[in-house]
Amino acid sequence: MKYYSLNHKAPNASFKDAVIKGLAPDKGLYFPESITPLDPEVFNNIDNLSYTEIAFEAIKQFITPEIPEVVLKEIINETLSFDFPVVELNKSISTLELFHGPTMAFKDVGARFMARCLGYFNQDNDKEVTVLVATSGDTGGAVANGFLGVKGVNVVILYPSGKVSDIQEKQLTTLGQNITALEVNGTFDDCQAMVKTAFLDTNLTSNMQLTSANSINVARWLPQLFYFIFAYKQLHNKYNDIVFSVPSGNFGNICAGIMAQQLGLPVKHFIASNNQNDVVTEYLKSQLYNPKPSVQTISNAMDVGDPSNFIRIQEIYNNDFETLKDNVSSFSFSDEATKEALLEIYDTYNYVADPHGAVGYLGCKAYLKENPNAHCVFLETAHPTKFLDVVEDVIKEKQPLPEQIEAVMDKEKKSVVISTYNDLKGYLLK
Ligand SMILES: Cc1ncc(COP(=O)(O)O)c(C=O)c1O
Ligand SMILES: N[C@@H](CCOP(=O)(O)O)C(=O)O
Repeated sequence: MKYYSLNHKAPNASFKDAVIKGLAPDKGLYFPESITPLDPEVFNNIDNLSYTEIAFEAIKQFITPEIPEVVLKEIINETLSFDFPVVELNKSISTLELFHGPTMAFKDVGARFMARCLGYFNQDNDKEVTVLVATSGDTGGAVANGFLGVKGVNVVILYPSGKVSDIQEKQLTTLGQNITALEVNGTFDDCQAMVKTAFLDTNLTSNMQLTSANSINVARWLPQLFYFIFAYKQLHNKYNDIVFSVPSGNFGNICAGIMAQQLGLPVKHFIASNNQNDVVTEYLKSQLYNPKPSVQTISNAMDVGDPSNFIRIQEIYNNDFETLKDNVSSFSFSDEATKEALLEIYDTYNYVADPHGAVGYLGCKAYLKENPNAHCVFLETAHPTKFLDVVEDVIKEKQPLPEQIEAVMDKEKKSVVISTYNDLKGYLLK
């Protein structure tokens, strides 16, 4: 499969080049040249397929032959070593739990998949690769965990100081070895802008091989399309008209869901559920796309003011506003409403959600008001104990800590504080 740059000013790239470069030389995101719908039998026969078989069928056109089928199957088997259960709250709303991986956030799948692809491409290469990642909370921990000890790969994580939860910070600052955390005096958008600038800085790129493990990298982004097919497998015998409410920040996850729909997955509609970082909600109302500085919220991993992947969604819909509006709705919710939703979910369904999932739940409720016959699945994108302060404060109940979280609680934070792009550059060239 070839990938083209969405800025259309760079040569097409192979999957390997797209993974190793991360971002195209013209600063555009890579996008697959074609998307071929799967054989309808994959969906008709889904009850008889395992998750790994589904994942292989869904992703192989984007990855093979550069990664041979047999290796791709191994990568998928190793990546998907945990569960993706759907929990039905009532006949209209379910949640898809994406937090059963090692760092208890949905990023684990993409990070583990990409680490293995890069490991495969790097096996005969003696040049080291530096993976740069900007995180608003969860990507950093998942990438740190997924890439820990991978030969020939150094990971540098940029995170906004004071704007991630305590547990998220532990997950991304305590592993050591080939992982370094840079604590940035700024917002997630500042971190993401520094990473993108680094890719264009020839002083850097002539000295080192840089790539990204954010969802701008196709190997991090594409495997996220599995989730939507896994949810369909669990619900299709019971419900028609399945819609997904995706708590959205950088819009990689919802965009992966839309890719699954392009592959033929019967999804009726997507809901981009936002906190107060509402660039896309506003765009769908006004057709004016106005990136703005991110604001800090209790669903911190979605505090993104200029979402990278929205351009991929526009590309899927041929940059046609009306088609986009027909397929995607977007709502934005305050922290107050999010807390009320956390409590409502707990009181009504005895289910403990996290603040991001609660935003997704609110998106379902808003959509169902106008579309009462749909079945809405909101994605539980992280485990509630990653946001212990908020969750315990709202539901007034102590939460037991899962072993993945216990394991990092007492570890010592190690980070390097930086403020400007030059600080980042200095660190990388050191
Ligand atoms: C817990 C959680 N929910 C939602 C999101 C938003 O996902 P995306 O950036 O793919 O829109 C993130 C971060 O990406 C996250 O960590
Ligand atoms: N919410 C993310 C922000 C980065 O998103 P990505 O999917 O592009 O890596 C985070 O938790 O870091």
